[in-house]
Amino acid sequence: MTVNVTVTGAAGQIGYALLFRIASGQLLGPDTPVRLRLLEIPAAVKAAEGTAMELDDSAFPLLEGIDVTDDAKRAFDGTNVALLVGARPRTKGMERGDLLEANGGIFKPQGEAINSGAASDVRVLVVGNPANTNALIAKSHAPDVPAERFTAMTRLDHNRAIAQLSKRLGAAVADVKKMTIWGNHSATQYPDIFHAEVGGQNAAQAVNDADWLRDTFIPTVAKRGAAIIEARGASSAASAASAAIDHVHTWVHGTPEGDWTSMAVVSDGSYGVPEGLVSSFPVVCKDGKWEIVQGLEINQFSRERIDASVRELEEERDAVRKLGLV
Ligand SMILES: NC(=O)c1ccc[n+]([C@@H]2O[C@H](COP(=O)([O-])OP(=O)(O)OC[C@H]3O[C@@H](n4cnc5c(N)ncnc54)[C@H](O)[C@@H]3O)[C@@H](O)[C@H]2O)c1
Ligand SMILES: O=C(O)C[C@H](O)C(=O)O
Repeated sequence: MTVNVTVTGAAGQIGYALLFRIASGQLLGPDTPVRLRLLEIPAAVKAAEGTAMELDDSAFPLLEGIDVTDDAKRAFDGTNVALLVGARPRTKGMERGDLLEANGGIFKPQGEAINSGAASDVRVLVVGNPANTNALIAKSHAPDVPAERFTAMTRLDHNRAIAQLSKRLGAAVADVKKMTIWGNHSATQYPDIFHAEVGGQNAAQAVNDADWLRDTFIPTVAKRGAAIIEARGASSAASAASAAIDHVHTWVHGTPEGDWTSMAVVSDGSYGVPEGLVSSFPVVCKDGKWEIVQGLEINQFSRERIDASVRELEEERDAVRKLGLV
């Protein structure tokens, strides 16, 4: 059956890297036809139409149709997979509160449109920053959609952590399993290698270097977004699109046996993360559903870092609460 996939911010740089991969079947698999709904602000609709022309020109066998619109209701009507990429970037002089308010103006109506029109099996991935709190806002305005359908992206951080660890150990990325990103998709995130495995060996033991872990690995992963902006003059786009593909593909098709992934999901209170916050956890996916991996032992080093990132999420939640957005 054809799956309706909505992409917001479709004319942006992530959109440009993402849409062709969705249309080629990499999001949902080689047997699933897709219909794309591209949502943009009025000023960028023409550019999105240009991308739609290019999608046509690619003659993707799985692509059954493309709609371009600036109307959220139309974009989310009957949608099965909603990729919320478009967001208001922080501009000069903007405080964190201003940023949260501006994004509330985007994610509140989009949550409402998902609530009223999306398909009953809708799955939502928020990529647009601040991703966790934008997901919280959208979820808060979709009371009829099960909360577990709202997720935010930390898969890029997860992939970055795997890449850094594999380089350090001279191992193949495919040999790194059970990486975890905890908390917020921000510089406070905590990439945790204490449960990770490399070629079957515990990763923290294989590294055996507390200084590298604390002073190099964690800051490199957590500040990678800023390093990409510094190097490229623009934020990560192709790697972010790739991670979005990975996130949804894993959610729908499952995590491989003996591995897990990282997703920011609505907390059920696991690991002391307050219920209702959208925070990153180790999760396994099976039969189209995710579940937080339970029973991991959290050492003091990890506990402090998880708590710091969760505190930031609480502050963001309190700020959007004050604005009446959740
Ligand atoms: N979670 C992550 O790991 C991660 C990684 C990289 C980037 N990001 C974030 O993803 C977002 C998009 O990045 P980008 O590089 O594609 O930005 P971009 O500026 O190139 O594109 C964003 C697009 O969103 C559109 N847009 C703005 N408001 C909209 C609305 N209300 N409805 C629909 N479209 C709207 C804009 O017109 C623009 O075309 C940013 O917030 C960025 O910070 C997140
Ligand atoms: O857009 C950004 O600020 C950075 C982005 O979230 C990233 O992690 O690359």
